[in-house]
Amino acid sequence: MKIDVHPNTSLVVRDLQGWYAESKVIHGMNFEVHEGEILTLLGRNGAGKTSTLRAIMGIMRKRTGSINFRSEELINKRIYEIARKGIAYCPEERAIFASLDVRENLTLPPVLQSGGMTDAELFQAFPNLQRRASSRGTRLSGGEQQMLAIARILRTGSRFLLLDEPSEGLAPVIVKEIGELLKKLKQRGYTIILVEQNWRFARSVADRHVVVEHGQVVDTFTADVSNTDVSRVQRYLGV
Ligand SMILES: Nc1ncnc2c1ncn2[C@@H]1O[C@H](COP(=O)(O)OP(=O)(O)OP(=O)(O)O)[C@@H](O)[C@H]1O
Repeated sequence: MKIDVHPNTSLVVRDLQGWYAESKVIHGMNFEVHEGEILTLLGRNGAGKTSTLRAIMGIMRKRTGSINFRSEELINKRIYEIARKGIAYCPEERAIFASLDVRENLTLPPVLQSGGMTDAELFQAFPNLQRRASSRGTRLSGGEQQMLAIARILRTGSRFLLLDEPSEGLAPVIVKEIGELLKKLKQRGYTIILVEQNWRFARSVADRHVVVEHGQVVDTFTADVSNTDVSRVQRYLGV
């Protein structure tokens, strides 16, 4: 099959199928991500958005099809090999270690590529984290935990980020801050796949949106969605 892609394409997903044990949850996903863009995967609960990120990262082991990243096939690669290619995953549950402090949480993952942000740069970008550097994970607010989870992957040098619902459960003012952060990362050349159910937030940051239903892509929108398209998106999301 000839794959016709945008010249600036970073990641191409073709006919991706994925399983948890015997249960198939990804049923032939097709989409691509361009270098330097923010792409959202939108969809209702259980649509298969998180599973798609987990399949790209190699956390979901049983998967078939093609995940081509900068001309390299990842479908048979293991999680540590995929991480070394420069892809990082920030899970919905944030995975902050409760008994470690902010600095320890930040420095736990290894630096995998050159060009990652230094501790000083990170503390400058996230002043809250600097103020709370010695606080344990359990003492952080939801917003601080989310910032820490993102800061932690920026330190590794990865420049292709998979972010699972960073806005979830956070106050609007913090969601706005996260939106500003994502825009800054985009300006610095990062490429981001964002899983979201918060359409307002997704719309404020992303270049394109892919709608997922039953483990498949059912529609795609660009950032300049028309009013008709907005009502279509809202129908998909049931809002
Ligand atoms: N660890 C797992 N084992 C078995 N089935 C799972 C597992 N995680 C998710 N699923 C199932 O896979 C399907 C897709 O779930 P997924 O979490 O990818 O959806 P989602 O679109 O990210 O929704 P949500 O926002 O609710 O997480 C659902 O039917 C879900 O029940």
